[in-house]
Amino acid sequence: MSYDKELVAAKKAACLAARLCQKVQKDLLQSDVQTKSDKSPVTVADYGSQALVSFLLQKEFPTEQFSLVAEEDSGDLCKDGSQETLERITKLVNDTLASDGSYSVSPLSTEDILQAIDSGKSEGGSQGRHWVLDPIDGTKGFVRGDQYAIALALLDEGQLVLGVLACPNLPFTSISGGNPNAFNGEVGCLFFSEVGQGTYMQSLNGSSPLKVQVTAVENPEEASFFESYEAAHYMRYLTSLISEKLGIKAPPVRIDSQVKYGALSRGDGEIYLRFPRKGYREKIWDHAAGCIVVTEAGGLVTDAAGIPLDFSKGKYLDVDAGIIVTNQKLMPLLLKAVRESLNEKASSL
Ligand SMILES: Nc1ncnc2c1ncn2[C@@H]1O[C@H](COP(=O)(O)O)[C@@H](OP(=O)(O)O)[C@H]1O
Ligand SMILES: [Mg+2]
Ligand SMILES: [Mg+2]
Ligand SMILES: [Mg+2]
Repeated sequence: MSYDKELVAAKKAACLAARLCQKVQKDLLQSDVQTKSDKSPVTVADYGSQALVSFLLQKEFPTEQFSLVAEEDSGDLCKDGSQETLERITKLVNDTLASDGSYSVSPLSTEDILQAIDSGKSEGGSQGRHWVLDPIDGTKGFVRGDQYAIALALLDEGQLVLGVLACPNLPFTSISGGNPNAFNGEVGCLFFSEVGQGTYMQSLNGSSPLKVQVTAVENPEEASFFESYEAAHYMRYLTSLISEKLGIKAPPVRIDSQVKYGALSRGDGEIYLRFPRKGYREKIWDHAAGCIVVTEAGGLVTDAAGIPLDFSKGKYLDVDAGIIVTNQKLMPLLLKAVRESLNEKASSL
């Protein structure tokens, strides 16, 4: 089955959402950041991006039943004192739609925006089609002025069938050995994949797509690895133990968001380690687009036990201990290092 039409729509929606986010990041003010009840920051751009993507997908596929599993909801925007923020989001979405010009729609109202955001409340699952959206992945990176991604994927009967990752601050050329946040050249990449068709990257400004591949590095001593920028998101002693066991020489490359998956898919590094603290439950929108982008580029994404991620169980991923990503050659060695490190950790407790 072809998902070409869906892919075109997903790319368009992610590009426009990236445009909205870039505008907000440019003139980001402290007052643009709200705190959600789970204490993660949410900016007008998270809501704006979600509203825009949700609205555009519904407009592109008006006759299909629409199901979207997305990170944000309008709860906090409906509280007293949020009217100004809601109006700001509404204007941002309308300005972005108008700047594109290909959608002749009358301006959306604040009600339309709330509705578009809340169309993302689906629970997903193993039947039918579900869009999966993280409107800004890496909100903390976004607020800092660093890396973030707009991550959109499609599940069909529980399988990932397409993924799009817009990475507005990722340099177009390789970041291997450098700091992705301090770069002078062109930035802004769009990764996209359709099941069975490979992964491609183009610039967010619309250059022609290039096919990308994970690296063929077999020797861990020549490998480098990615992990979160935010120390609170993972157990650093565990990732350094794993990399030590593997004999990795290069220091870790710390970047926010699913940009890590994009960078790995084009060969900027070989390994991504994600070991959250105990009790943290991974959500599908934090991995869906990144997972298909890496898999279609020839890589593997599994949990710490080597089992592929299952996106069909609703909005959570039930993973064993952590998520690991690498090329096919390195996976057996990585799994061994992970197993040994987890055993050592368990016996030291
Ligand atoms: N304590 C925690 N442990 C692991 N992940 C966490 C976390 N708190 C938040 N996250 C998730 O980590 C994501 C960012 O990943 P990374 O660490 O790779 O930058 C966040 O996505 P959002 O920014 O979309 O909320 C959020 O879902
Ligand atoms: Mg969040
Ligand atoms: Mg996220
Ligand atoms: Mg997010």
